[in-house]
Amino acid sequence: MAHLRPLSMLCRSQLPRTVFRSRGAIRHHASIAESRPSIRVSSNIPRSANLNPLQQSVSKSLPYVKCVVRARIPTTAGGEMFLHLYENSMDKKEHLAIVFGNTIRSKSLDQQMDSESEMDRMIRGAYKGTLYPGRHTSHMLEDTILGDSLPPLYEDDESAPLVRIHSECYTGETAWSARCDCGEQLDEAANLMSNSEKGGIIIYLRQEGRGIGLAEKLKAYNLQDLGSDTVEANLLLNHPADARNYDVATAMLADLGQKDIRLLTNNPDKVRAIEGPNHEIVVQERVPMVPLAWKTHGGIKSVEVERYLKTKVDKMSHMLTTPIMNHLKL
Ligand SMILES: Nc1nc2c(ncn2[C@@H]2O[C@H](COP(=O)(O)OP(=O)(O)OP(=O)(O)O)[C@@H](O)[C@H]2O)c(=O)[nH]1
Repeated sequence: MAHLRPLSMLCRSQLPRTVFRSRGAIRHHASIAESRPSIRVSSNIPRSANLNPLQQSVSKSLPYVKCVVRARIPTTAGGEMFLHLYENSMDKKEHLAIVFGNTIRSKSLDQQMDSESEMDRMIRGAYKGTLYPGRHTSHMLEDTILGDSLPPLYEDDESAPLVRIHSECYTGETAWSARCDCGEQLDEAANLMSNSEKGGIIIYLRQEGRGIGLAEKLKAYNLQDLGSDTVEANLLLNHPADARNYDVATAMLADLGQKDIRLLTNNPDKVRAIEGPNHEIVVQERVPMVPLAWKTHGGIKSVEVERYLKTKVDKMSHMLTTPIMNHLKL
């Protein structure tokens, strides 16, 4: 099973920029970037009527979010990212922000807490620079000495950072499922952000099964094997086609100091919903996520994943086209 291990990510500084490996495929970063046109968007993208009714009725304000801990994670691909764990006022779930690059910081994490020691701050990740044995202060003075406060050098200062709003998928990310391309999308987002000078953010939402949970998603899989598509299966189980809500993600992005973003997605509902009730976030560009199997010899190939993608296009208005689909008898 070694070739199926999830998440292969690269660090821009430590690995060659042109070639990387992900879920069994060797790909060329430059050519992928070229074949991935960005699309200017506005909030006028039509809603597809798939979202949770709660999400459709636009909320008036964002939920409270707080980053409670942040830690550096060296990745199996040789790079590193900073994992931010959030609590929020909407649910009891531990939503995550996977941050690439060291210039993006959480406002709530950096806040000074009452009677907090410097050691407390470092333990919860509210430090700048790098932790090392014997370090005894978290604050800016030391970072200045270390050069951490120098402005970052960007290749393209105009562009907003890449952002992916990802919903949990145990089957696709951990259990090697070829019913969907969720794991591949997570890897792809991480690869692109690792190779971007500006870094990026994956907001990892604990909304398993488009918000219906793992147990219900597994029932939906059985209904799919009995002939339903992914939308019909949800409806037969008395769930909306998509039960997700993105308010927490919007609030997390705002906490991470973001306003203008480039969003990696094909989902029109996500583009509209992530902007928040008061346009807290502006999606400057939508960057398409084209399945690898449609572009290269790699990627996930199965009848199930093609059906899954076709249903997204046909019934959920996903902005994804391929000549392959027209020829599939699904
Ligand atoms: N209910 C249900 N959920 C599924 C199924 N297959 C995958 N999922 C869930 O769908 C979600 C994946 O959505 P995302 O990766 O955010 O993608 P998306 O909203 O479809 O759009 P993109 O941003 O374009 O990828 C995860 O929560 C998966 O667990 C399925 O057959 N039924």
